[in-house]
Amino acid sequence: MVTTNLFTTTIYALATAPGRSGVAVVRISGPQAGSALAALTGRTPPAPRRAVLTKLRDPRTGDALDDALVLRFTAPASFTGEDVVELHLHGGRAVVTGVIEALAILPGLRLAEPGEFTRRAFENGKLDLTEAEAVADLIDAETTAQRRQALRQMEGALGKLYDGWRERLTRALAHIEADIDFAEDDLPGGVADAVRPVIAGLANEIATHLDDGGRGERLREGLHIAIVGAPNAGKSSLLNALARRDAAIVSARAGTTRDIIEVHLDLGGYPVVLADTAGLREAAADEVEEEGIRRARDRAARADVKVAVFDATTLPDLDPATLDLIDADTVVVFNKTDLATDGNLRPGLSLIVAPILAPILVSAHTGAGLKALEEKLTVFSADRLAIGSAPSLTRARHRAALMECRESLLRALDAPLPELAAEDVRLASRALGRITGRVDVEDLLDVIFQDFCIGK
Ligand SMILES: Nc1nc2c(ncn2[C@@H]2O[C@H](COP(=O)(O)OP(=O)(O)OP(=O)(O)O)[C@@H](O)[C@H]2O)c(=O)[nH]1
Ligand SMILES: [K+]
Ligand SMILES: [Mg+2]
Repeated sequence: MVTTNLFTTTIYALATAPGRSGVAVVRISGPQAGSALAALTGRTPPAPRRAVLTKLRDPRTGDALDDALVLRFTAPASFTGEDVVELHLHGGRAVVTGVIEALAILPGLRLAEPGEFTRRAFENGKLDLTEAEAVADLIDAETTAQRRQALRQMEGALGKLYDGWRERLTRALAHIEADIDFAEDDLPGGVADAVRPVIAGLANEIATHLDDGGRGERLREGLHIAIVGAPNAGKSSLLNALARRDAAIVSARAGTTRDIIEVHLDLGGYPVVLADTAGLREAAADEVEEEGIRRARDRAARADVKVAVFDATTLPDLDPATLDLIDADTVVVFNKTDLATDGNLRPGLSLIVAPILAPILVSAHTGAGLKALEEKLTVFSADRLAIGSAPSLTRARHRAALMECRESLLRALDAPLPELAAEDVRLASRALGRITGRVDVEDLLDVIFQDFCIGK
């Protein structure tokens, strides 16, 4: 790990979203940050960590660019661990372009690559990899629950957990190695009794951590909910009503929807990807609808939660293809209650069906029952996404490393010789170290930081 300035280049980028805005922040990081600021202001840089209002000028022409609030941080006390300057500009396009162009001609400065500020923070030991990943998650967070998870990880909860496990393995390894060094001719077979519970205990803890139903990962991606049902049950109407916009085409013709239409919703703080699908029926009108139905079934099979929609006017008949898909992860909806008569609803509901299916009665047209449906879906989401007090696993990358770690630990327990056990514990420790970025991650960094956008 690098602890001092390894980078000779100084990078700069717009750190706020492009386009017109009240304030736009340009961030500069690297050894030339201070002199770049001096070149734009024509004076010595202000004291660190003190915001100063100052005129910025194009160093070539002396043209005024902006009256800006500038802020300077000196290495290592900055986000990247390098000298950093922040220019808080008026967020007009011409102002930002003028400043970026002025920086571009200064020697030793270049535009930052995506994620490069955060990558430098990692390389300079300001963040471990899980914290760097959490910076990206926090920037992408769209709901309260996502924000909470990202903040907790950014504050180091996950990194501390993994580093703590790694420390335990380091101590266990020292123990095994001491046994190897000091044993007389007769080595006891395998891992000594004193170390065995440590390794077995950690393998168990990792198993519990892995066995979380993928909540942390799903919370990052959003819970997948698929709306399924017979043609014309009102699936697209329901999607539009829940999304509060006309995302999907609605028509009286059966077989309108073919492609899957997705909308992103925030249900009580939980992120949800709600998908509208083609109506299920045997006799598709053409091969396009047939493909649509295939996709609908596929999506239903992969969804975390299904909303099964029935047309209440056809009750007590329930579409068998939709009934087939109902399981414990399904919310049942009887739609078009505005059209349904008592004659439809009463026999339909009093059939054994009602207590089992516990249908929610709605009308996509009048909005009746939609609140109850949203509440039910929120409960389903909370049940599948809520995170407990322990930090949760958030990425497939972490999951793969933890599985590898656990396998190595189990092998160590079965190893016939202490030397072999030691090697397995070493492998387990290295797998943990890769998660936080303590060991061999060079090849991983490009992949991880390319998810960031420029200026982050
Ligand atoms: N009165 C009434 N009509 C509805 C309601 N929901 C949907 N409709 C009508 O039912 C017809 C079908 O609605 P869609 O939303 O296209 O149904 P769908 O299930 O998406 O149909 P496909 O995509 O063809 O499978 C349209 O004419 C809608 O206006 C409702 O709650 N009340
Ligand atoms: K339709
Ligand atoms: Mg539709």
